[in-house]
Amino acid sequence: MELSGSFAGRWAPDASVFLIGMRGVGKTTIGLMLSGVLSRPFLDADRIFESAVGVPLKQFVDEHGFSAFRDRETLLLQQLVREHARGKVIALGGGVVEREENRRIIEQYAASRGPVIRILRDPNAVLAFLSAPAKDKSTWTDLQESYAAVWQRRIPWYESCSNLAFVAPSPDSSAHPSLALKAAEDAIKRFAERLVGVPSPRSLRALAATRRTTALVLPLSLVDELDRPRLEAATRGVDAIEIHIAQTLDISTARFDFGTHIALLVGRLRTMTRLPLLYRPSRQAYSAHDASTYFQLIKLGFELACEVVDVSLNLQDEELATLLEKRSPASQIMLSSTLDPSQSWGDDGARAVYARAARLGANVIRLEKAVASVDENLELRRWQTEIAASDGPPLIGLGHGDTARLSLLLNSLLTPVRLPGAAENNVDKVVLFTADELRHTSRLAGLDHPRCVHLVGTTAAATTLGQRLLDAGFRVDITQTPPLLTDVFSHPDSRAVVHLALIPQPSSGPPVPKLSLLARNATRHDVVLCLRRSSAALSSRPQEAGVYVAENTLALAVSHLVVKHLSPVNAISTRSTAILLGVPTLSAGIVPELLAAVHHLGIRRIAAVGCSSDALERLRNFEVLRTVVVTASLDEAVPALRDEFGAGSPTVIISCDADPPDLPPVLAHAVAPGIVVHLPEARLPSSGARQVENQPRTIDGWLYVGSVELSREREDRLYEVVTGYPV
Ligand SMILES: Nc1ncnc2c1ncn2[C@@H]1O[C@H](COP(=O)(O)OP(=O)(O)O)[C@@H](O)[C@H]1O
Ligand SMILES: O=C(O)C1=C[C@@H](OP(=O)(O)O)[C@@H](O)[C@H](O)C1
Repeated sequence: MELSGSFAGRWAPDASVFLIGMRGVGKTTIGLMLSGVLSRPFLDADRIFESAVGVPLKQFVDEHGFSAFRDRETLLLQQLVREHARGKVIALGGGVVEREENRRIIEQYAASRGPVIRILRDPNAVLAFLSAPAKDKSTWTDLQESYAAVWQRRIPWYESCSNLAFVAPSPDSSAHPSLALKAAEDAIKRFAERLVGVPSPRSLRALAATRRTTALVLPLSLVDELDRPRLEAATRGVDAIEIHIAQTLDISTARFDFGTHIALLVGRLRTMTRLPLLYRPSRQAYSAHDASTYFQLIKLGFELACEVVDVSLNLQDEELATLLEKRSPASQIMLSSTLDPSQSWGDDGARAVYARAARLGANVIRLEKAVASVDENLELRRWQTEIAASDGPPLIGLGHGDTARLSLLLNSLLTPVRLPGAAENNVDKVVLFTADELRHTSRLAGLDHPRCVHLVGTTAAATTLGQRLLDAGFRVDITQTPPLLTDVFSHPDSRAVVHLALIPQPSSGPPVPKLSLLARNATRHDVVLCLRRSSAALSSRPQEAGVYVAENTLALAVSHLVVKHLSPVNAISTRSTAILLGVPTLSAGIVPELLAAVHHLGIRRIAAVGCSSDALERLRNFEVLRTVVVTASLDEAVPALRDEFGAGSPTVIISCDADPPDLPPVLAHAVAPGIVVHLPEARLPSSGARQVENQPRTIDGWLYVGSVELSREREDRLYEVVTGYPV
C-alpha cells in the first residue's frame, strides 16, 4: 500500500511516516502494525538509540542524566529525518517533543514533507500498563512527574508537530490475549486505507449518485453513552454517521483538552461502527464567536481522517482556502450553508452559493433552507437532477420546517441525504420509515419506488432478513412458495436495484433448474443468495450473468467470527491448525463449506476428529487438507495432533458435537489455544450436547464463541450481502 494520496501535494507517496505520542500509547505497537500494512521497514528511535550507545536506555540515563539523553536524541532525530525520510515507519521517543529544536524539526517535516501521526489512547488503559510491575522498558519513572502532568504539558506540542491523529482503541482488560491488539490492528489498517484513498464502496459520492443516502445525526456528546448494539440498531439501513459537535459537549469532566477529548470520542465511535463519518462542528456554536476553535476543530477532523468534513461557507474565501490546505487525502470536503428565506432551490441566489462552493473545491455541497410546502421538495429534486447530469459536486438539500410528516418523508425520498431530526437529541428516537409509508409517499411524488427485494422461500433466516430489510425501508416481496422465477422477472419492479432470491437449495442432488433460470435472467445489480451450497450453475458463470454468489452464509459467518476475534497478523497463520470436531454428526453438505471457511482464513493444517468414513472420504477429496487425524475421541487424537502439528499459532476449533468447555486439558499441550466456535446448526438433534449460548468467554486461554453469536453473525452476513451495507 502506498501513501499515494497527495495530502494537497505536500508529500511524496513514499514519504516516511513518523509516529509521536505519549509514552505507552502504542507507538511501537501501532508502528509495527503500520509497517505491515504499508509493507515498509519499521524503525524505533529508542531501540536505535540503545544500539548506538550500547546500553539500555534506562542505564544510559542513570549514568549520564536526562540532559545527555536529550542531546543525543536530537542528533538521532536529525539523522532519521535526513537519512530515513523515505519508505519507513518510524516511532520516536515519547519525550522527543520536549526540546524546542526537536519540535521545529518535526513541525517542518509535518508541514511539507510527510505524515506525522500523533497516537492517542485512553489514558486509563495506558496508565494501567505503565503501573504494572516489571514492564518498564525505559526511564519514564525517572521524570518524577505525574504522567497526567507530563501529558498535559505535551499535548499542544504533539498537536503542533503532527498532521494526523490516530486514536488506538484499547480492549477491555477481560479480553482474550489474542484479542488484545486486534481492535487496534483493524483500526490502523482502516486508517491507512483512508489515507491512501482506497475507494470505499460506500463513498458518499457514489451513493448520492445512485440512490437516496441516509445519515444518522449523532451528537458527539452521546458517544460515551452508546454501546455497539444500540448503535447498530440505530444505524440499520444508514449509510453514514454525521457526528455533530455542538458547544454543549460536556468537557467539564474531561481530563484533557477539548481536542483530545473529541478525538478520543471519535476513536471510540470508530470501534463501534465501520460507517463513514461525516464530521461536523456546529457552525453556529463555534464560528460566530470563536473562529479559532472552529478552525482547530476542522483541522482535527482532517487529522482524524474522517471521511467527510463539513466546513461552513460562512467564512471568507481566504479563510476557507487556509483551512482547506490542511485537508488530508482521507477526507472529502462538504461545504455547507443555509439559504436565505427569500431564496428558493435552484434560483439565481442559490445557484451563486452552489457555484462558490464548487469553485472552492467542495466534494459535496449541502444547502439548507426552511421548506414551506411539499412542492419545494420537487424543485430541489429538479435542481439535483440537473446537477447530477453535470460534472458539479453533488448537492445535498435539506429542507426543514414544520411541514408535517408527509413533507419530511417526501424530503427524505427526494434528497440524497436524510438527517433524521429526531436523532439530534436521542438516538433511540431515530425514525426509519416503514415500507408502506415509503411506498405511499413515493407514489404521491411520482418517484421510483425504493429498492425492492424479492424473498423467495420462508426459512427462518428469510423471515428475519425480510423484517430487517423492511425496517430499513426496503420494499420486500415475500413469496411463500417458490414461484416460477419467470414471475419474479415479469414483476413490475423487476428493474429495481436489488432482486434477491433467497432460495433453500438442497445440499445434494443436481442443481435446481430454477437457480439456473435465475442466473440467466439476473441483471448486473442482482444478488443471488442461496442458503445452502452455491449451485454449480451459478458459481460457474458469475461474471457472465452479472451475478455473484454469496458463499454459504454459515461458512461466511464462521470465518467472519474467527477473523473478528483473532487477528490474522497476531494469531491465524499458515502455522495455525483448524480442528473440525465431531464430523460424523455434520450434515455432509456442511463439511466442504467449513473447509472452505478455514481455507479462506489461510489455514492449511486441518484435522478432523471423530470422522465417519463417509465424512472422511469428503475430507480426503479436499485438496488443502494436509493431514487428517481420524480418531474416535479428542483424547485419542491428542498425540497425533502433537506429532503432526506441534504447538504453532492459535488453533481454530469448529465444534459440532463436543461440549466445548469440556475440552480435555491435555489438548492444551498439543496445540496452541485459540478459538472454539460452536456450531449447533450442524449437530444432529439427537446429539444432546449442551449449547454454548452465552457471550464469548475465555477459559484456559481458549475463547469460546457460542451459537447465539454465530447466528447473529450469520444474519449480519446475509443482510450485508443483500444490501451492501457494512454491518
Ligand atoms: N491499542 C492497544 N491496546 C492494548 N494494548 C496496547 C495497545 N497499544 C499498545 N499496547 C500495549 O501497551 C504497551 C506499550 O505499548 P508500546 O507500543 O510499547 O508504546 P510506546 O512505544 O508508545 O511506548 C505494550 O505492552 C503494548 O502491548
Ligand atoms: O516520555 C519520555 O520522556 C520518554 C519516552 C520513552 O519513549 P517511549 O515513548 O517509546 O516509551 C523514551 O524515549 C524515554 O524513556 C523518554
